[in-house]
Amino acid sequence: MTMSKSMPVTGRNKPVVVIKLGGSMLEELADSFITSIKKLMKTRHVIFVHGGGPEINRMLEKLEVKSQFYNGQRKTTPEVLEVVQMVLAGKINKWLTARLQKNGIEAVGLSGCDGRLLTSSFLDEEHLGLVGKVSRVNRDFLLSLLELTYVPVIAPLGKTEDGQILNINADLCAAAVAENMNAEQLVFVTDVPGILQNGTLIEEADEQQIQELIDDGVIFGGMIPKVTSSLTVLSGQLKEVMIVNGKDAVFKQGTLIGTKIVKKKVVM
Ligand SMILES: Nc1ncnc2c1ncn2[C@@H]1O[C@H](COP(=O)(O)OP(=O)(O)O)[C@@H](O)[C@H]1O
Ligand SMILES: CC(=O)N[C@@H](CCC(=O)OP(=O)(O)O)C(=O)O
Repeated sequence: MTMSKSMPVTGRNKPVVVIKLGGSMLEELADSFITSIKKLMKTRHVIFVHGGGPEINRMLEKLEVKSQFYNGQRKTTPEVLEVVQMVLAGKINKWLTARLQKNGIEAVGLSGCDGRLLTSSFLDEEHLGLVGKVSRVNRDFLLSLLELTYVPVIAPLGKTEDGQILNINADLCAAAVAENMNAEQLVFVTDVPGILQNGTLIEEADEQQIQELIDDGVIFGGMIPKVTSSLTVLSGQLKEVMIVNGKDAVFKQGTLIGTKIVKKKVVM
């Protein structure tokens, strides 16, 4: 069968874009942003991964469960994991799915535990407890959903081969999904317009520049897992990582506005 020009691109043919929605901006997620994504979905398959750090903090506080961070990741005891699961896979995943559906996106909320979506292993059990890293993504499961024109919305939880549920940093989770799905693009949506230096947006940054910005303390905290995981996945198939602000429409004439991360800048 030959494809007519007017035929929509469907099934496995469309390139995949992974969009990570940070917990920092979920409450302020703009309708204009969702509209931009809907436009993108005409030519791309979109997979969402979401965070929820601030909401987990609020719930832990409410329930008077203490938690600490080690190297930017939450030390996860069995008691903390219960709250993480409740907030990520329960509250936020369902809220986001409903919000996307309200805007006409056929979202399907999942956690990495469902359908063996994200098989994981312990990241650093000694220091972090029940925290994981993604070792395998169930590609066929995601591709089947995409083929049926559903939009996966993934909460960053994984499961070990022997069934232990693990908490996964959402940035690292999104990067792993992008890498394993051979995504064309990974987009981190957060509460700032991109990487800022003295209040000015850096439009493009490469590995060397990013290392300098980390060493100088310009890039710190929650921006670190975004840039480091970007550089890891950019070594593979993925061509482009963007960091953008979700409080507004992020496309201008079809191009994303924010910081573009590249492995190495092309010198003209
Ligand atoms: N150079 C930088 N430019 C912009 N933001 C930065 C920079 N370095 C650190 N940050 C911090 O990173 C935060 C975004 O990361 P994080 O709070 O983890 O958000 P998210 O929940 O979206 O992942 C920003 O709000 C800002 O405080
Ligand atoms: C291991 C680890 O740190 N997991 C994170 C998962 C949520 C997350 O990463 O949310 P943001 O994207 O909003 O930061 C946590 O427990 O907070």
